Amino acid sequence: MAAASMIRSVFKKELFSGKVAIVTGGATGLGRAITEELSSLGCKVVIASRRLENLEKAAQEINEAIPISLRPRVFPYQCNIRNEEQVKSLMKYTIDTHGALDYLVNNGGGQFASPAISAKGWLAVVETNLTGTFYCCKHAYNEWMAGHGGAIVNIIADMYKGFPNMAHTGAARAGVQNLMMSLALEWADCGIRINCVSPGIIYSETAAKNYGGRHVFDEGLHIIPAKRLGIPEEVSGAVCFLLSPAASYITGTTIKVDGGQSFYRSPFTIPEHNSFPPPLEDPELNSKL
Ligand SMILES: CCCCCCCCCCC/C=C/C(=O)SCCNC(=O)CCNC(=O)[C@H](O)C(C)(C)COP(=O)(O)OP(=O)(O)OC[C@H]1O[C@@H](n2cnc3c(N)ncnc32)[C@H](O)[C@@H]1OP(=O)(O)O
Ligand SMILES: NC(=O)C1=CN([C@@H]2O[C@H](COP(=O)(O)OP(=O)(O)OC[C@H]3O[C@@H](n4cnc5c(N)ncnc54)[C@H](OP(=O)(O)O)[C@@H]3O)[C@@H](O)[C@H]2O)C=CC1
Repeated sequence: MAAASMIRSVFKKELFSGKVAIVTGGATGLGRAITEELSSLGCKVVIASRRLENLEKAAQEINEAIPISLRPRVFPYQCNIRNEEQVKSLMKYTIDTHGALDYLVNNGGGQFASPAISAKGWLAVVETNLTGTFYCCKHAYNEWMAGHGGAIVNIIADMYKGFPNMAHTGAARAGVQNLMMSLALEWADCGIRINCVSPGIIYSETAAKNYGGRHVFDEGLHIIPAKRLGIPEEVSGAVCFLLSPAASYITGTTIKVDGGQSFYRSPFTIPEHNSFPPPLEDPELNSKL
Protein backbone atom coordinates (compact mmCIF):
# COMPACT_ATOMS: atom_id res chain seq x y z
CA MET A 1 0.00 0.00 0.00
CA ALA A 2 1.15 3.51 -0.75
CA ALA A 3 1.92 5.95 2.05
CA ALA A 4 -0.74 8.65 2.29
CA SER A 5 1.72 11.32 1.13
CA MET A 6 2.24 9.33 -2.09
CA ILE A 7 -1.43 8.79 -2.82
CA ARG A 8 -2.36 9.79 -6.31
CA SER A 9 -5.88 11.12 -6.38
CA VAL A 10 -7.57 13.01 -9.17
CA PHE A 11 -9.60 14.93 -6.61
CA LYS A 12 -8.65 18.29 -5.10
CA LYS A 13 -6.61 18.11 -1.90
CA GLU A 14 -9.18 19.39 0.62
CA LEU A 15 -12.27 17.90 -1.03
CA PHE A 16 -13.39 16.16 2.17
CA SER A 17 -11.96 18.62 4.68
CA GLY A 18 -14.01 18.69 7.90
CA LYS A 19 -15.96 15.57 6.93
CA VAL A 20 -16.24 12.33 8.92
CA ALA A 21 -16.52 8.85 7.37
CA ILE A 22 -16.79 5.26 8.50
CA VAL A 23 -15.19 2.63 6.27
CA THR A 24 -15.91 -0.95 7.34
CA GLY A 25 -13.09 -3.35 6.53
CA GLY A 26 -10.93 -0.22 6.22
CA ALA A 27 -7.63 -1.84 7.27
CA THR A 28 -7.11 -4.06 4.22
CA GLY A 29 -7.49 -4.26 0.45
CA LEU A 30 -10.18 -2.04 -1.06
CA GLY A 31 -11.14 -0.57 2.32
CA ARG A 32 -7.59 0.51 2.98
CA ALA A 33 -7.29 2.21 -0.41
CA ILE A 34 -10.59 4.01 0.24
CA THR A 35 -9.38 5.08 3.70
CA GLU A 36 -6.06 6.29 2.31
CA GLU A 37 -7.68 8.36 -0.43
CA LEU A 38 -10.41 9.84 1.80
CA SER A 39 -7.92 10.75 4.54
CA SER A 40 -5.48 12.19 1.99
CA LEU A 41 -8.34 14.48 0.88
CA GLY A 42 -8.93 15.82 4.39
CA CYS A 43 -11.57 13.39 5.73
CA LYS A 44 -11.46 11.89 9.22
CA VAL A 45 -12.01 8.16 8.80
CA VAL A 46 -13.07 5.61 11.39
CA ILE A 47 -12.02 2.17 10.18
CA ALA A 48 -14.03 -0.71 11.63
CA SER A 49 -13.66 -4.47 11.48
CA ARG A 50 -13.12 -7.53 13.69
CA ARG A 51 -9.32 -7.64 14.01
CA LEU A 52 -8.22 -4.74 16.21
CA GLU A 53 -4.52 -5.41 15.68
CA ASN A 54 -4.93 -4.98 11.90
CA LEU A 55 -6.93 -1.80 12.38
CA GLU A 56 -4.39 -0.26 14.77
CA LYS A 57 -1.49 -1.07 12.48
CA ALA A 58 -3.22 0.36 9.39
CA ALA A 59 -4.31 3.52 11.24
CA GLN A 60 -0.78 4.10 12.52
CA GLU A 61 0.76 3.60 9.07
CA ILE A 62 -1.69 5.91 7.32
CA ASN A 63 -1.49 8.58 10.06
CA GLU A 64 2.31 8.57 9.98
CA ALA A 65 2.22 9.69 6.36
CA ILE A 66 -0.01 12.69 7.15
CA PRO A 67 1.62 16.00 8.21
CA ILE A 68 1.93 16.03 12.04
CA SER A 69 -0.29 19.10 12.47
CA LEU A 70 -3.16 17.30 10.68
CA ARG A 71 -2.86 13.96 12.52
CA PRO A 72 -4.60 11.75 13.37
CA ARG A 73 -7.08 11.38 10.57
CA VAL A 74 -7.66 7.63 10.79
CA PHE A 75 -9.17 6.01 13.89
CA PRO A 76 -9.48 2.26 14.56
CA TYR A 77 -12.65 0.80 16.08
CA GLN A 78 -13.29 -2.91 16.61
CA CYS A 79 -16.67 -3.98 15.29
CA ASN A 80 -18.21 -7.14 13.89
CA ILE A 81 -20.87 -5.88 11.49
CA ARG A 82 -22.87 -9.07 12.13
CA ASN A 83 -23.48 -7.83 15.69
CA GLU A 84 -26.15 -5.11 15.80
CA GLU A 85 -25.11 -3.78 19.24
CA GLN A 86 -21.50 -3.42 18.07
CA VAL A 87 -22.68 -1.56 14.96
CA LYS A 88 -24.76 0.81 17.09
CA SER A 89 -21.73 1.43 19.33
CA LEU A 90 -19.59 2.16 16.25
CA MET A 91 -22.01 4.88 15.13
CA LYS A 92 -22.27 6.37 18.64
CA TYR A 93 -18.48 6.36 19.09
CA THR A 94 -17.98 8.10 15.75
CA ILE A 95 -20.55 10.81 16.40
CA ASP A 96 -19.54 11.35 20.07
CA THR A 97 -15.84 11.52 19.23
CA HIS A 98 -15.84 13.28 15.89
CA GLY A 99 -19.09 15.23 15.98
CA ALA A 100 -20.68 13.95 12.75
CA LEU A 101 -21.13 11.07 10.36
CA ASP A 102 -21.14 12.42 6.82
CA TYR A 103 -20.21 9.27 4.92
CA LEU A 104 -20.60 5.52 5.37
CA VAL A 105 -18.75 3.04 3.16
CA ASN A 106 -20.05 -0.51 3.62
CA ASN A 107 -17.01 -2.38 2.36
CA GLY A 108 -16.39 -5.01 5.06
CA GLY A 109 -17.43 -8.50 3.97
CA GLY A 110 -16.46 -11.46 1.89
CA GLN A 111 -17.20 -15.09 1.17
CA PHE A 112 -15.53 -18.36 0.24
CA ALA A 113 -15.83 -20.47 -2.90
CA SER A 114 -17.94 -23.57 -2.47
CA PRO A 115 -20.50 -25.25 -4.76
CA ALA A 116 -22.77 -26.73 -2.10
CA ILE A 117 -22.54 -24.84 1.12
CA SER A 118 -23.72 -25.64 4.60
CA ALA A 119 -26.58 -23.68 6.16
CA LYS A 120 -24.04 -22.31 8.62
CA GLY A 121 -21.83 -21.06 5.77
CA TRP A 122 -24.83 -19.55 3.97
CA LEU A 123 -25.86 -17.70 7.13
CA ALA A 124 -22.32 -16.49 7.81
CA VAL A 125 -22.07 -14.93 4.34
CA VAL A 126 -25.60 -13.51 4.21
CA GLU A 127 -25.33 -12.13 7.76
CA THR A 128 -21.99 -10.53 6.97
CA ASN A 129 -22.73 -8.98 3.59
CA LEU A 130 -26.48 -8.31 3.62
CA THR A 131 -27.53 -8.08 7.27
CA GLY A 132 -24.25 -6.37 8.26
CA THR A 133 -24.82 -3.72 5.59
CA PHE A 134 -28.42 -3.30 6.73
CA TYR A 135 -27.32 -2.79 10.37
CA CYS A 136 -24.74 -0.19 9.34
CA CYS A 137 -27.22 1.74 7.18
CA LYS A 138 -29.95 1.55 9.82
CA HIS A 139 -27.83 2.86 12.67
CA ALA A 140 -26.06 5.50 10.58
CA TYR A 141 -29.55 6.73 9.70
CA ASN A 142 -30.93 6.54 13.25
CA GLU A 143 -27.93 8.09 14.98
CA TRP A 144 -27.10 10.86 12.50
CA MET A 145 -28.11 10.85 8.85
CA ALA A 146 -31.90 11.09 9.35
CA GLY A 147 -31.37 14.55 10.83
CA HIS A 148 -28.34 15.74 8.87
CA GLY A 149 -28.26 13.93 5.52
CA GLY A 150 -25.24 12.04 4.27
CA ALA A 151 -23.89 9.73 1.60
CA ILE A 152 -23.57 5.94 1.69
CA VAL A 153 -21.67 3.66 -0.68
CA ASN A 154 -22.03 -0.12 -0.55
CA ILE A 155 -19.38 -2.35 -2.13
CA ILE A 156 -21.10 -5.27 -3.86
CA ALA A 157 -19.83 -7.77 -6.47
CA ASP A 158 -20.31 -8.91 -10.05
CA MET A 159 -23.36 -11.13 -9.53
CA TYR A 160 -25.35 -10.03 -12.60
CA LYS A 161 -25.09 -13.41 -14.35
CA GLY A 162 -25.75 -15.33 -11.13
CA PHE A 163 -22.73 -16.35 -9.04
CA PRO A 164 -22.28 -20.12 -9.38
CA ASN A 165 -19.87 -21.49 -6.77
CA MET A 166 -20.56 -18.40 -4.68
CA ALA A 167 -24.37 -18.42 -4.63
CA HIS A 168 -24.41 -17.20 -1.03
CA THR A 169 -22.59 -14.00 -1.86
CA GLY A 170 -24.49 -13.52 -5.15
CA ALA A 171 -27.77 -13.60 -3.24
CA ALA A 172 -26.44 -11.34 -0.49
CA ARG A 173 -24.98 -8.72 -2.88
CA ALA A 174 -28.11 -8.65 -5.05
CA GLY A 175 -29.97 -8.09 -1.79
CA VAL A 176 -27.68 -5.19 -0.92
CA GLN A 177 -28.26 -3.64 -4.34
CA ASN A 178 -32.03 -3.88 -3.92
CA LEU A 179 -31.82 -2.57 -0.33
CA MET A 180 -29.84 0.37 -1.69
CA MET A 181 -32.60 1.23 -4.17
CA SER A 182 -35.30 1.03 -1.49
CA LEU A 183 -33.34 3.23 0.90
CA ALA A 184 -32.53 5.74 -1.85
CA LEU A 185 -36.28 6.35 -2.10
CA GLU A 186 -37.19 6.06 1.59
CA TRP A 187 -34.40 8.39 2.68
CA ALA A 188 -34.36 10.90 -0.19
CA ASP A 189 -36.38 13.35 1.90
CA CYS A 190 -33.60 13.37 4.51
CA GLY A 191 -30.96 14.36 1.96
CA ILE A 192 -29.32 10.95 2.03
CA ARG A 193 -27.77 9.62 -1.17
CA ILE A 194 -27.00 5.91 -1.34
CA ASN A 195 -25.27 4.06 -4.17
CA CYS A 196 -23.26 0.89 -4.86
CA VAL A 197 -19.85 0.23 -6.37
CA SER A 198 -19.52 -3.17 -7.99
CA PRO A 199 -15.92 -4.35 -8.37
CA GLY A 200 -14.83 -7.08 -10.77
CA ILE A 201 -11.66 -8.99 -9.89
CA ILE A 202 -9.48 -6.65 -7.88
CA TYR A 203 -6.09 -7.86 -6.74
CA SER A 204 -4.91 -7.23 -3.21
CA GLU A 205 -2.72 -9.45 -1.06
CA THR A 206 -5.40 -10.00 1.56
CA ALA A 207 -8.16 -10.78 -0.93
CA ALA A 208 -5.95 -13.21 -2.88
CA LYS A 209 -4.82 -14.91 0.34
CA ASN A 210 -8.45 -15.66 1.08
CA TYR A 211 -8.66 -17.66 -2.16
CA GLY A 212 -5.29 -19.42 -1.91
CA GLY A 213 -3.06 -17.01 -3.84
CA ARG A 214 -2.74 -14.64 -6.77
CA HIS A 215 -2.91 -17.45 -9.33
CA VAL A 216 -6.62 -17.89 -8.53
CA PHE A 217 -7.28 -14.27 -9.47
CA ASP A 218 -5.12 -14.61 -12.59
CA GLU A 219 -7.33 -17.53 -13.68
CA GLY A 220 -10.05 -14.92 -14.16
CA LEU A 221 -8.08 -12.90 -16.74
CA HIS A 222 -9.80 -14.53 -19.73
CA ILE A 223 -13.19 -13.21 -18.60
CA ILE A 224 -12.03 -9.58 -18.30
CA PRO A 225 -12.22 -7.43 -21.47
CA ALA A 226 -9.59 -5.11 -19.97
CA LYS A 227 -7.19 -8.12 -19.91
CA ARG A 228 -5.82 -7.22 -16.51
CA LEU A 229 -6.89 -7.34 -12.88
CA GLY A 230 -8.14 -4.19 -11.17
CA ILE A 231 -6.36 -2.56 -8.25
CA PRO A 232 -7.96 -1.24 -5.03
CA GLU A 233 -7.21 2.39 -5.96
CA GLU A 234 -9.46 2.04 -9.03
CA VAL A 235 -12.36 1.17 -6.74
CA SER A 236 -11.46 3.93 -4.31
CA GLY A 237 -11.72 6.60 -7.02
CA ALA A 238 -15.31 5.57 -7.78
CA VAL A 239 -16.20 5.61 -4.07
CA CYS A 240 -14.71 9.09 -3.59
CA PHE A 241 -16.61 10.35 -6.62
CA LEU A 242 -19.93 9.01 -5.29
CA LEU A 243 -19.33 10.56 -1.87
CA SER A 244 -18.28 13.91 -3.35
CA PRO A 245 -20.40 16.91 -4.37
CA ALA A 246 -19.72 15.90 -7.99
CA ALA A 247 -22.31 13.16 -7.40
CA SER A 248 -24.87 15.43 -5.72
CA TYR A 249 -27.64 14.31 -8.13
CA ILE A 250 -26.74 10.61 -8.07
CA THR A 251 -28.62 8.19 -5.86
CA GLY A 252 -29.92 4.63 -6.18
CA THR A 253 -27.40 3.58 -8.80
CA THR A 254 -24.45 1.21 -9.20
CA ILE A 255 -21.06 1.99 -10.70
CA LYS A 256 -19.29 -1.09 -12.04
CA VAL A 257 -15.50 -1.03 -11.72
CA ASP A 258 -14.77 -4.27 -13.52
CA GLY A 259 -12.95 -3.74 -16.83
CA GLY A 260 -16.15 -4.76 -18.66
CA GLN A 261 -16.36 -8.17 -16.96
CA SER A 262 -20.00 -8.01 -15.91
CA PHE A 263 -21.40 -8.06 -19.45
CA TYR A 264 -18.80 -10.39 -20.93
CA ARG A 265 -18.26 -14.09 -20.17
CA SER A 266 -19.17 -16.07 -17.11
CA PRO A 267 -16.24 -17.92 -15.49
CA PHE A 268 -18.57 -20.85 -14.92
CA THR A 269 -18.65 -23.74 -17.39
CA ILE A 270 -21.75 -25.92 -17.67
CA PRO A 271 -20.75 -29.57 -18.08
CA GLU A 272 -22.00 -31.33 -21.25
CA HIS A 273 -25.30 -33.00 -20.44
CA ASN A 274 -28.58 -34.24 -21.84
CA SER A 275 -30.65 -33.69 -18.75
CA PHE A 276 -33.04 -30.96 -19.78
CA PRO A 277 -36.70 -31.90 -20.36
CA PRO A 278 -37.82 -31.85 -24.03
CA PRO A 279 -40.16 -29.08 -25.22
CA LEU A 280 -43.77 -29.72 -24.25
CA GLU A 281 -45.17 -29.58 -27.82
CA ASP A 282 -42.75 -32.01 -29.40
CA PRO A 283 -41.24 -34.69 -27.16
CA GLU A 284 -39.23 -35.92 -30.17
CA LEU A 285 -37.55 -32.55 -30.71
CA ASN A 286 -34.53 -33.21 -28.53
CA SER A 287 -33.32 -35.97 -30.84
CA LYS A 288 -33.64 -33.57 -33.84
CA LEU A 289 -31.65 -30.76 -32.18
C1 LIG B 1 -12.17 -19.65 -13.81
C2 LIG B 1 -12.11 -18.24 -13.38
C3 LIG B 1 -12.11 -18.11 -11.92
C4 LIG B 1 -12.00 -16.70 -11.51
C5 LIG B 1 -11.96 -16.67 -10.03
C6 LIG B 1 -11.66 -15.36 -9.51
C7 LIG B 1 -11.75 -15.39 -8.00
C8 LIG B 1 -11.86 -14.05 -7.49
C9 LIG B 1 -13.26 -13.73 -6.98
C10 LIG B 1 -13.45 -12.29 -7.02
C11 LIG B 1 -14.76 -11.90 -6.44
C12 LIG B 1 -14.73 -11.61 -4.99
C13 LIG B 1 -13.64 -11.34 -4.33
C14 LIG B 1 -13.68 -10.98 -2.93
O1 LIG B 1 -14.68 -10.80 -2.29
S1 LIG B 1 -12.18 -10.81 -2.24
C15 LIG B 1 -12.49 -10.59 -0.48
C16 LIG B 1 -12.00 -11.73 0.20
N1 LIG B 1 -12.03 -11.52 1.64
C17 LIG B 1 -12.84 -12.16 2.41
O2 LIG B 1 -13.70 -12.92 1.97
C18 LIG B 1 -12.64 -11.92 3.88
C19 LIG B 1 -13.85 -12.08 4.70
N2 LIG B 1 -14.40 -13.44 4.67
C20 LIG B 1 -14.77 -14.06 5.79
O3 LIG B 1 -14.60 -13.54 6.85
C21 LIG B 1 -15.44 -15.40 5.63
O4 LIG B 1 -15.34 -15.89 4.33
C22 LIG B 1 -16.94 -15.41 6.06
C23 LIG B 1 -17.72 -14.35 5.27
C24 LIG B 1 -17.56 -16.77 5.85
C25 LIG B 1 -17.07 -15.11 7.50
O5 LIG B 1 -16.29 -16.01 8.22
P1 LIG B 1 -16.49 -16.24 9.79
O6 LIG B 1 -15.13 -16.31 10.36
O7 LIG B 1 -17.33 -15.24 10.40
O8 LIG B 1 -17.30 -17.52 9.77
P2 LIG B 1 -16.86 -18.91 10.28
O9 LIG B 1 -15.40 -19.12 10.11
O10 LIG B 1 -17.46 -19.04 11.63
O11 LIG B 1 -17.57 -19.86 9.29
C26 LIG B 1 -18.95 -20.13 9.37
C27 LIG B 1 -19.22 -21.27 8.40
O12 LIG B 1 -18.98 -20.83 7.07
C28 LIG B 1 -18.46 -21.94 6.32
N3 LIG B 1 -17.13 -21.57 5.82
C29 LIG B 1 -16.39 -20.54 6.24
N4 LIG B 1 -15.24 -20.47 5.54
C30 LIG B 1 -15.27 -21.49 4.66
C31 LIG B 1 -14.39 -21.95 3.62
N5 LIG B 1 -13.24 -21.33 3.37
N6 LIG B 1 -14.75 -23.03 2.90
C32 LIG B 1 -15.91 -23.66 3.13
N7 LIG B 1 -16.80 -23.29 4.10
C33 LIG B 1 -16.49 -22.21 4.84
C34 LIG B 1 -18.42 -23.11 7.25
O13 LIG B 1 -19.63 -23.80 7.18
C35 LIG B 1 -18.30 -22.43 8.59
O14 LIG B 1 -18.74 -23.22 9.65
P3 LIG B 1 -17.78 -24.36 10.27
O15 LIG B 1 -16.45 -23.69 10.50
O16 LIG B 1 -18.44 -24.78 11.54
O17 LIG B 1 -17.72 -25.43 9.26
N1 LIG C 1 -11.18 -8.04 -4.27
C1 LIG C 1 -12.13 -8.32 -5.13
O1 LIG C 1 -11.89 -8.79 -6.24
C2 LIG C 1 -13.55 -8.04 -4.77
C3 LIG C 1 -13.94 -7.68 -3.50
N2 LIG C 1 -15.26 -7.47 -3.22
C4 LIG C 1 -15.68 -7.08 -1.90
O2 LIG C 1 -15.01 -5.91 -1.49
C5 LIG C 1 -14.90 -5.89 -0.07
C6 LIG C 1 -13.45 -5.72 0.34
O3 LIG C 1 -12.74 -6.87 -0.10
P1 LIG C 1 -11.15 -6.91 -0.29
O4 LIG C 1 -10.57 -5.65 0.18
O5 LIG C 1 -10.90 -7.36 -1.65
O6 LIG C 1 -10.76 -8.12 0.67
P2 LIG C 1 -10.20 -8.13 2.17
O7 LIG C 1 -10.26 -9.54 2.59
O8 LIG C 1 -8.91 -7.42 2.23
O9 LIG C 1 -11.25 -7.25 2.97
C7 LIG C 1 -12.35 -7.72 3.67
C8 LIG C 1 -12.50 -6.83 4.88
O10 LIG C 1 -13.76 -7.05 5.49
C9 LIG C 1 -13.60 -7.09 6.89
N3 LIG C 1 -14.67 -7.92 7.44
C10 LIG C 1 -15.00 -9.18 7.09
N4 LIG C 1 -15.99 -9.63 7.86
C11 LIG C 1 -16.31 -8.62 8.71
C12 LIG C 1 -17.26 -8.49 9.75
N5 LIG C 1 -18.07 -9.49 10.10
N6 LIG C 1 -17.31 -7.30 10.42
C13 LIG C 1 -16.48 -6.28 10.08
N7 LIG C 1 -15.58 -6.35 9.11
C14 LIG C 1 -15.48 -7.52 8.43
C15 LIG C 1 -12.22 -7.71 7.09
O11 LIG C 1 -11.63 -7.33 8.34
P3 LIG C 1 -11.64 -8.29 9.63
O12 LIG C 1 -11.23 -9.63 9.17
O13 LIG C 1 -10.70 -7.60 10.56
O14 LIG C 1 -13.03 -8.25 10.15
C16 LIG C 1 -11.44 -7.11 5.94
O15 LIG C 1 -10.82 -5.91 6.32
C17 LIG C 1 -15.52 -7.19 0.41
O16 LIG C 1 -16.88 -6.99 0.70
C18 LIG C 1 -15.36 -8.08 -0.81
O17 LIG C 1 -16.17 -9.19 -0.80
C19 LIG C 1 -16.22 -7.58 -4.18
C20 LIG C 1 -15.89 -7.94 -5.43
C21 LIG C 1 -14.54 -8.21 -5.84
